[in-house]
Amino acid sequence: MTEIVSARVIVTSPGRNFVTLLIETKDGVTGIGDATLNGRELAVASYLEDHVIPCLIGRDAHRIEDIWQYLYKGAYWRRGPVTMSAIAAVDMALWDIKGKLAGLPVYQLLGGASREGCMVYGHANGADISETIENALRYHEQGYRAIRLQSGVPGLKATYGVSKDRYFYEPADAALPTESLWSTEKYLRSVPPLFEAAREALGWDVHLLHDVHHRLTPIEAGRLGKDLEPYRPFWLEDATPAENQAAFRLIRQHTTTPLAVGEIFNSIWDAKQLIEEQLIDYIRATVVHAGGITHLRRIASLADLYQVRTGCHGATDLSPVSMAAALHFGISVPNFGVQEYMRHTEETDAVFPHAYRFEDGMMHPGDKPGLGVEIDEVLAAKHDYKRAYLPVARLEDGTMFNW
Ligand SMILES: O=C(O)[C@@H](O)[C@@H](O)[C@H](O)[C@H](O)CO
Ligand SMILES: [Mg+2]
Repeated sequence: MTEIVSARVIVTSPGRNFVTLLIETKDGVTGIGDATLNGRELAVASYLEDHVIPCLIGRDAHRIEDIWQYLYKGAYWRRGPVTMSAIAAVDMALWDIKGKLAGLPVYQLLGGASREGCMVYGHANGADISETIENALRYHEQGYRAIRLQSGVPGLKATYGVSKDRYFYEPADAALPTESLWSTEKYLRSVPPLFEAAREALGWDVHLLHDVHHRLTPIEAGRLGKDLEPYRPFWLEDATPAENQAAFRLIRQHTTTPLAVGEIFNSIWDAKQLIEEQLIDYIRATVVHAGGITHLRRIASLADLYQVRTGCHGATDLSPVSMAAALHFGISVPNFGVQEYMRHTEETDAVFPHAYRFEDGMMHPGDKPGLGVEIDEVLAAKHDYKRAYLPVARLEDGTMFNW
């Protein structure tokens, strides 16, 4: 029995907000978990402090599955991003404790390495095609084997995925949501030339990805998928909102372009039909929003039955704690596809010292016992929480749309 004696939440904002959970045991071992939900951070902090932590004290930290089930079934109100991010933070912390007590990196507890490293993709973006390609060439020179392309859309002032700073992308940018305008027609005209220019400049030995970010209808997504087929994209992400999982049947009827979805999913139920009907090729559910390592393994196992691979979300609003946990998960699962890696800033990395490393287009979690990531509480205390919202999007006629 390794008794949990205390747990606490740290909210810190080294350039952007992060919510971190620390669980302490009687043996003096502390586990760390990420609980960050971009734009709704304090809801998860309160869910942990006010509703979860009181139930953890006195429990055996080794009982990861039992605690997971207790927090999931015991909440009565199941699922949802706040609940599942809180459960995820507890889950990550308990795996971290188990690894530290065993003297093993978490991936060794998950069955060991299934590959030498996790292929990652970087985020090339630019105000226009030439700036995006220039940025993509830089990622290619750094050894990235997979690069996401997001470019400004002629005629639109701003669009998803294009940042002021080419290397760091932080969409949560204001104390109240900034509003941007969207035009599907202008966007659909802009993507094929982007991919044509990218293949011209980068050749065929690099994977090219694109994130639609929930902005097309199924038939529009089918059209874009078909338009991009000559350029062999690695995937088209979030091609259409996925509440209606059956909608992806229509996309599949029109294109062979691989589809990725799921960064906003928080449980296996959000993806069950998509996976069982092979309506997608990559599942993007992530360790922090989909219930932690324990639940993400369930999703990956279901996906493996249907030849769906993992392609986990890894934007900068997932802290280095999540990146570490994602790499322990990614290096061990049999059906790994790719891991998103939007580099954190040096300011963030200083608050979260970690063992994971980038080499030759791949990442490895390192071999420190547990997750191999910590939080520098003195530094963390210097960065106060600052409310920040993700933007919202409207059509040019003012209709509220998907950002
Ligand atoms: O694929 C991605 O990384 C994006 O969809 C994210 O940047 C997403 O917009 C943010 O994580 C939202 O907080
Ligand atoms: Mg995305």
